[in-house]
Amino acid sequence: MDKLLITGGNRLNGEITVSGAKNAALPILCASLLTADPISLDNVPALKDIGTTQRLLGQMGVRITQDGENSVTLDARHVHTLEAPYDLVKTMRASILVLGPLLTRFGQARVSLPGGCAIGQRPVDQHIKGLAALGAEISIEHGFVVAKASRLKGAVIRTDMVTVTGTENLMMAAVLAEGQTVLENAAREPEITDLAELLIKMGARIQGHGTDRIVIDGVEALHGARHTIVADRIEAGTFLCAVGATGGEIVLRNAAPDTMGAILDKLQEAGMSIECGSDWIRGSMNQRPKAVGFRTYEYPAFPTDMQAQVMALNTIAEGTAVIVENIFENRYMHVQELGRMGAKIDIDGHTAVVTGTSKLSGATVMATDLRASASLVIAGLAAIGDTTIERIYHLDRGYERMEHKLRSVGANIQRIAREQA
Ligand SMILES: CC(=O)N[C@H]1[C@@H](OP(=O)(O)OP(=O)(O)OC[C@H]2O[C@@H](n3ccc(=O)[nH]c3=O)[C@H](O)[C@@H]2O)O[C@H](CO)[C@@H](O)[C@@H]1O
Ligand SMILES: C=C(OP(=O)(O)O)C(=O)O
Repeated sequence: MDKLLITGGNRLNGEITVSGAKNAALPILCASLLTADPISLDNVPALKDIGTTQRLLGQMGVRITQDGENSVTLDARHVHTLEAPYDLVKTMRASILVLGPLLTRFGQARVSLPGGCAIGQRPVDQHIKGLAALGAEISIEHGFVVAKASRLKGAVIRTDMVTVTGTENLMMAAVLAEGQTVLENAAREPEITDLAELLIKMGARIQGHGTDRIVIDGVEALHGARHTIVADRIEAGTFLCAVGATGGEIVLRNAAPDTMGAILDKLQEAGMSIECGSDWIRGSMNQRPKAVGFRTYEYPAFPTDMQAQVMALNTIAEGTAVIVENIFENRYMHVQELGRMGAKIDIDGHTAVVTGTSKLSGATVMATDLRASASLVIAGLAAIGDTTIERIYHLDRGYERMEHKLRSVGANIQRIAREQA
């Protein structure tokens, strides 16, 4: 397994281009199943999860052409397999997103219950409840969600909690249903808006995306479209945390600062000076960070996917920060590893109390999930001495060439490939 070797202490200075958002690209790739016409996508991040999704779709019969490093065309004219097997689905939560499209276009689907980051139980009961409300016959059999329907019928669906992929799955199912579907208590994440924008280009009739009430009027068929994936707000936030921890100044290009309000507010509170244009962000840090507490909630509040990275920043801050993780019950796996580097963090249930220390010291640590890995990178960049991060395959699920991007702004970071490791 690859490792990352970081020698901490370098200030970061320079420019980084932000990639397309993983969490927008994954549902959008699955949306290609909704039409027999080609869907062309630009700004698709080169990530392990994207490769896994493409393999999954390819196995179903979707023809995929790589048009460039970050551009791809998907043609789902000849889909022959309406199943998502365990071996592909086990590593990736987002694979559940083939369920809605397969069911609504082909009338059946068999999808293994998904895996993904081990950050909590992550059931898919709301996806199932919503599809059942649209008229699907749906059951769990031998670890698979098995669904059948003739044509889905529009309904009012109110999910018990706000769910991102749940909203996406139901929105995709509803676009080809007969009549009107209203999704109440819908998630408002920018990645949902991006998916809705693609679906509208394909001929879907959707209103209210970006709010908690999405209204979808079903159509008979969708057609091809071209779409550019929105910038990854979590990747951008991660790089800003890195410069917050090391000091220096970076400019992020191809960013979407309008999707990052809560993240940028917190970093400013931590002492970072931030300037933004429509698609760029300049972040500079010339002081020790100040401790910043926060609570994770659904968008537009502070995202759970940035919790670990801002916690890493807090470990070297002046003062004490109280963090509350409200979305996932087991998303503090990085705490123990940060502790190996000298961080002082106490956990009580959903609450973490971080007491800043003036210096972390490099250590060998283990990445346990995607954003936990990112937090260890940030800590390693700020620490004294060498840090080795093991099991970075988690990082590769969600960050495109992270070590190259960080090296380009002055970080001392290198990948030790499996054969050398
Ligand atoms: C691929 C993708 O976009 N992943 C993101 C998505 O995950 P994901 O869509 O899996 O997260 P959800 O928004 O669905 O989960 C929110 C909460 O609802 C619970 N829940 C969800 C669905 C359900 O049927 N039943 C249920 O109980 C979950 O366990 C969790 O506690 O949103 C999360 C919350 O912003 C992010 O951390 C993930 O990066
Ligand atoms: C938790 C995440 O991903 P996933 O939902 O794909 O596991 C994430 O992107 O931080």
